[in-house]
Amino acid sequence: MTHFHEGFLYHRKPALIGMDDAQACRLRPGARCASCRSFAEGKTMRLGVIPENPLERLVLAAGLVPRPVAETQLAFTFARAVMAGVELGFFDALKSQAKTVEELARERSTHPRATEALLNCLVGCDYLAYEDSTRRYSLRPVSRKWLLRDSPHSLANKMHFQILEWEYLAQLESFVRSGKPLAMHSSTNAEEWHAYQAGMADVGRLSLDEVVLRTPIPKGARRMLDIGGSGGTYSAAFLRKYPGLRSTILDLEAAVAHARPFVEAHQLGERLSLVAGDVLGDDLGEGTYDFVFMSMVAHHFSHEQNLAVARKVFRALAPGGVFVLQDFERGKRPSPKNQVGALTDLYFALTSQSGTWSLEEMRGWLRQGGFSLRRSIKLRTSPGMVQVVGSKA
Ligand SMILES: C[S@@+](CC[C@H](N)C(=O)[O-])C[C@H]1O[C@@H](n2cnc3c(N)ncnc32)[C@H](O)[C@@H]1O
Repeated sequence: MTHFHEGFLYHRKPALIGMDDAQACRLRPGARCASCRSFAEGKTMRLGVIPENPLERLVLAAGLVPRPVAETQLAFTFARAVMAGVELGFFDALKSQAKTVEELARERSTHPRATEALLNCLVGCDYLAYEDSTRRYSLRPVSRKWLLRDSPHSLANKMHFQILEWEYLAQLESFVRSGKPLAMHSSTNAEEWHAYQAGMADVGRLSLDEVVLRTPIPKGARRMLDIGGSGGTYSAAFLRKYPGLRSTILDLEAAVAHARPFVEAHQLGERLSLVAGDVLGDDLGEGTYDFVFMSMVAHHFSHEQNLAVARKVFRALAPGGVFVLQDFERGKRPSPKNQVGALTDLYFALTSQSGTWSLEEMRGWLRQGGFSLRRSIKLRTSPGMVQVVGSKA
């Protein structure tokens, strides 16, 4: 069984990394699942080999499960098989009807035997189903919901971006030896920028409903600044909820050309604009905005840069204005309780010279920037993600 904590418990067989929407059930931490009688524990999501019954618990506790093989070889093959299924178009090819290996290989111009191995792996991982009598493969709910290009929940662009992220991770040992990160924002080419911005549009949708519901936009706010807002997934959702609001997305010049089609697709006209700039170097003005949002950007900046941004944002806000800084939270100290924070910290250290920050560090920037701190918000639909909120008195 694989647990996703902070209110989530997902069931799955075999006991390896993964999840299945059809079988997912939501539990508060500490609550007991009616079907498997296990407790949801802890505060954050964990991935890994997790026992499903007392015997498995015993075997695992006795150290008899070769966890490093399951959590590396099997896990990375699983991951890459799902990405390949998207990249090669197999999931989309199965959208309307079940198909045989021969039909899929012909349609996607792939090698039949190799295609069969991939499809069978996806059946084993519960992303496809197989019907023996017809020899046909079909979609499981997890693939239909998340991997079809035209699904409203599609992560297909993110899967494509992950092919690049896979290459980034291949540099991990060299990064740890030298301490030299990849600095993706300055070394990325046009094709990579496109994949990055498209991937971000997918990721932004993941917790969108909760973010829109819980983000404390001040009453009557009219002018919003979305720092590093990319294709404007969040801005557009806020604008739909608050008809009097307009938003300016500020993003790097290299990103803007690739983000623009996503911004235009929101069809919000002049209410949603996209400007090229660098929050680290640009002047954000004084008293110009009622609400400033910065999601998933702080992990690209150093402590000093984030503090400078908080000061700039404070100046740019009108009295009563609110700044919401949203990002993954790193635990105060290394702990298995904060696996997501630790994994994302390492990933961003490798790719972007920085990493994730603790809640105290993020709150510290806002406090030092002049803000009155409000209660931070831990997102339930995106474990490990937090909103730090400050208002300008
Ligand atoms: C991880 S993405 C987050 C996108 C979006 N805010 C979200 O939460 O889904 C980070 C974004 O910040 C932008 N960015 C990075 N450094 C920046 C800077 N110095 N000034 C403005 N934007 C920046 C990147 O181009 C990218 O679009």
